[in-house]
Amino acid sequence: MGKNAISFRDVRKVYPDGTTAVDDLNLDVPVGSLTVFVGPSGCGKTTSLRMINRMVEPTSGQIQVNGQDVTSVPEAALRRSMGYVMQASGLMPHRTVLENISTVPRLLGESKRDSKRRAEELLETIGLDRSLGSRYPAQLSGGQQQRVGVARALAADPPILLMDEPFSAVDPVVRADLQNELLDLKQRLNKTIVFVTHDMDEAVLLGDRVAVFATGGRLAQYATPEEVLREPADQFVSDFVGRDRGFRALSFDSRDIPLSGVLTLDPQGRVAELGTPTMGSGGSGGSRGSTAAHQTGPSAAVANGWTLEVDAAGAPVGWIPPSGGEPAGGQVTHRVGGSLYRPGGSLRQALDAALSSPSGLAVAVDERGRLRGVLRPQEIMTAIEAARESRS
Ligand SMILES: Nc1ncnc2c1ncn2[C@@H]1O[C@H](COP(=O)(O)OP(=O)(O)OP(=O)(O)O)[C@@H](O)[C@H]1O
Repeated sequence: MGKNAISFRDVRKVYPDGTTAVDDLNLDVPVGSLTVFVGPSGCGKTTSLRMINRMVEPTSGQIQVNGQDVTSVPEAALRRSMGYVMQASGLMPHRTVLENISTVPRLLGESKRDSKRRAEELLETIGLDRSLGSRYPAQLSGGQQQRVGVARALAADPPILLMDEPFSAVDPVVRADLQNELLDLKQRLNKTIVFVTHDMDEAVLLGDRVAVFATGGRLAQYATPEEVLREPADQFVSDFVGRDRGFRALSFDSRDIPLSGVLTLDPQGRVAELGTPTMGSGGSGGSRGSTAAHQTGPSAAVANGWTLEVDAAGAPVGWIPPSGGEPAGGQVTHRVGGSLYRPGGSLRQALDAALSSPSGLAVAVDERGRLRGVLRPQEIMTAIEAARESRS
């Protein structure tokens, strides 16, 4: 990483009524990182975030963006270089989705046609169908509105994204989806992201680094999520992280665990091995194997003879138990339930998928629900152990 996108130098913010919102903040946000500001309500997270784009001015100290004092950059240029996403999506109710997304590019002089085309592309980038572009915000679900809020923030292609509790108003399932999407986006778009939340699990899942803010606007710890969990800097952090901080390690994301292959049976009755060993974040999860039956490579052995039936699109349908050495000899007896996971998701989701699966294997799918490979619970534990060792 090396360079810093954002630096706080001895920053204080005292509001006119005498409230000290931020107290002597020193912190560097590396270029391309996702840094999470986390802490209980009222400890200065939002104030700190808003000082970056000068929605709030510090009382003293300096904030630098790419090494430049933000007060020396014209406000309009500064804001243009940063997308801003807030808790309520903040969409304009009387403008369509496409118009909302195109607002900033239009203000910057982009033609109507170009900005519309880009807005449509952005809809896809954030996982929404283009057909939603002509709707009004009230015609979208809360989760969809938040996605549009993210698309709007990305519209001018800013190198920095500021996100203030963007997912806190949606239900937990949608929230998990949005979190996965953000991790994907981060990989693809290489932005510097500052993300505010009061949820430690969210901070652990998303953050490359986590800044834990304490009451009175004090920065209590700034470290990787692993370090914060393993060695809380003080009593405040320890209390905030909670007693069950061992379990919080399950909030780490699972994308680096290598997936294994598994025997599949497609609707034409062909048996293949899908998912040659591959890293969780890579491509399409391995090649679709040849159609030769009984192709039992070493990785297929992880399934202990269980075969996964898939539909024509490659989405898992159900498990067929082993039957006398004939991998695909049986019928689906266990339909694949809701407990699948996406490799960008948390270790908790992966572990849940494994423990709830009749074969004992977690089934990993891509964003379209197609099979990418499988994972054993032991591999999840090994990943947690490896993360611990590499950082101790
Ligand atoms: N405009 C304001 N005038 C006076 N005090 C303010 C103002 N905005 C925020 N504060 C106070 O400053 C402190 C920090 O507020 P801030 O919104 O930055 O905290 P936060 O950690 O983001 O909280 P939350 O999670 O509830 O959003 C709080 O005590 C708050 O009441």
